[in-house]
Amino acid sequence: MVLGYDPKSLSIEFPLVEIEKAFDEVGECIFYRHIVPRSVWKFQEWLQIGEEKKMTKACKVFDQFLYSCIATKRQELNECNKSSGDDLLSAIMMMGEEKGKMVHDDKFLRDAVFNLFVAGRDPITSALTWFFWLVATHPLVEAKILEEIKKVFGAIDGEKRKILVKEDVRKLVYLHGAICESLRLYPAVPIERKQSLKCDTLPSGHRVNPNTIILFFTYAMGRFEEIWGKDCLEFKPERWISEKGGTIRVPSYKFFSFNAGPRTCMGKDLSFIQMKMVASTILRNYHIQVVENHPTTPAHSTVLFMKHGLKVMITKREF
Ligand code: HEM
Repeated sequence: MVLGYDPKSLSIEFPLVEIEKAFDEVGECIFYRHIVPRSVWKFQEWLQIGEEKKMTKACKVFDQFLYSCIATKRQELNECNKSSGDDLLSAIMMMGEEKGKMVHDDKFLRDAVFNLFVAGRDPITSALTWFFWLVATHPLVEAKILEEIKKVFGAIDGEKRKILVKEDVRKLVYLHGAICESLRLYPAVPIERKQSLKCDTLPSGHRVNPNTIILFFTYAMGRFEEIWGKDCLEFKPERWISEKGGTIRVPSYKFFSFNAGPRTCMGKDLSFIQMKMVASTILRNYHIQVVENHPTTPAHSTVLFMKHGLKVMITKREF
């Protein structure tokens, strides 16, 4: 989606993809920087030891990969009369085009693509993992999702469409509720960090000094009884559905999983479309059963991964 490049990481042999590994290592190092004093990681960075050595190496691998993708894409776009690809890199390159010339330099494109990679890859992975786990462990929810999917797929006149498209998934109100509910309990970004540039007063009345780091816990906010009611710990997609059967719009300062205000996630709508397409296609075709006694604890990370992944058995469903 970002680069128009498939690393084949989902091949049946689950190959170790070097750039995926490098990207994971960058994530680990960023988390490390949040838990040790700044002076410690800065010193390690200077000496090039420990996590910081890993960070430098991983960034190099990742940069080499990104620059080679940019070069290939540039060539493709020049050769194909500027109409190649519906990926985000092509879109950014074309946006920066003036009088037939691409104006964005490689460094700009590298930064833009890196940003989209950081923002877009892991949150979707995390969100879908917790979602499938919750659905697999709540058979009533699974049954309701299937009923809805059946209705929507059934309505596609005689067409044997295998994957629901953007317009179809908008009709999946219950699935939308289940995904919101899953993101409320397991927000992909469990901790948010902000830092004040100058003296300020928060809406709560607290004064903050310049350079104060403020951390807030979306994971906890999604589970506050004062905000979500007595059943705050239950997985209830119905919470998001109005009496008339439509989606209840919840203010983003309450449902904080995509951040709120000027720095709201730019991929929010895209994420819902993507997650609903993936979820409806998989659930329509397969029944998912979590492997017995498989531990499902969150990992210590900037993104809420499952520490041991999610081990499941899948069986083909006859629809
Ligand atoms: C379930 C999926 C996703 C979740 C839960 C999510 C959540 C978030 C959150 C919480 C932030 C704010 C981070 C911060 O300021 O500390 C954010 C920012 C952002 N997200 Fe997402 N995200 C998701 C998917 C995506 C996707 C697929 C894209 C694009 C391909 C994307 C693009 C962005 C961008 C560009 C920002 C930075 C916005 C800014 O700072 O102005 N996100 N996201």
